Amino acid sequence: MQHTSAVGAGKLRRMRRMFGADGRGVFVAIDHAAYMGEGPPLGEPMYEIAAGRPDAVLATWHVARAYAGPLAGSGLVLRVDGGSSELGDRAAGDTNALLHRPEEALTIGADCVVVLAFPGAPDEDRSLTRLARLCSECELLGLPVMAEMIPGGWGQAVPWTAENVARAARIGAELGADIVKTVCPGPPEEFAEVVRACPVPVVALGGPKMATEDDVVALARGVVDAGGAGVAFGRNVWGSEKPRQLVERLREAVHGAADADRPSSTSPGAGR
Ligand SMILES: O=C[C@H](O)COP(=O)(O)O
Repeated sequence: MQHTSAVGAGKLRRMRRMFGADGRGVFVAIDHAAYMGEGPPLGEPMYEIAAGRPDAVLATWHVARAYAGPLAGSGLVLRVDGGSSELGDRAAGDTNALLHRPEEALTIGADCVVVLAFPGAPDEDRSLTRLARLCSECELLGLPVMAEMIPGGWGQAVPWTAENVARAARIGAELGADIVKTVCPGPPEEFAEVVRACPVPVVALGGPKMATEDDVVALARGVVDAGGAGVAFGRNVWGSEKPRQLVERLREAVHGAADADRPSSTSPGAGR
């Protein structure tokens, strides 16, 4: 029998909780309000998202705690960086800090932690160092890390070509990330170059709201067809009038029809 270390087993279990047996995942990002705009409405929309049974959610501390019941059927990727908001000067560069320690993330039941990193930005050393430090701390706890790799920062100081996104993804993996979340550089076929360059699962972020929900689903399908491990969409999901149905459609696009037909196991709990 082959033995795995305890932390190795911990990582494996947590990865499986997020990605399932086919190695793919539908992640819904509901972590915006702490740092980016108004963010997802609280209350009923959260229950709606949960009812769609995303494989995992990206959440802030508040959302993870207040909606622990409804979201218990989905993996939890806790946003652990921040400390700057749109009310301040976000254009100043990387003003993020580490808000929650890995041990604290474990207490709230996180399966993974996520931080942003900006390779190619003038102050890239800050976010890359933060990512690497976090990865080595989490390694000791068996807690996976998701690196959100944004080449050049949100202002695209480095153009988001397939080559640059691929290099950013590779950098995230080299620094120890277990999952990379990054932009889809152009048509979804180009995501294949990113996947080829990156030795860990890569999921595509969604960005601003698209014209139709068919476009959102088509992007998800294109990303997995290109070898991506799935999607981490935020505004396009919680900005939908019917987030539950959209999550179900995304699950079908990412995992196939058999998964989408599975009966819901999510039961409502506390949270507001
Ligand atoms: O975690 C938050 C995301 O980076 C933003 O998600 P979104 O671009 O799909 O709204």
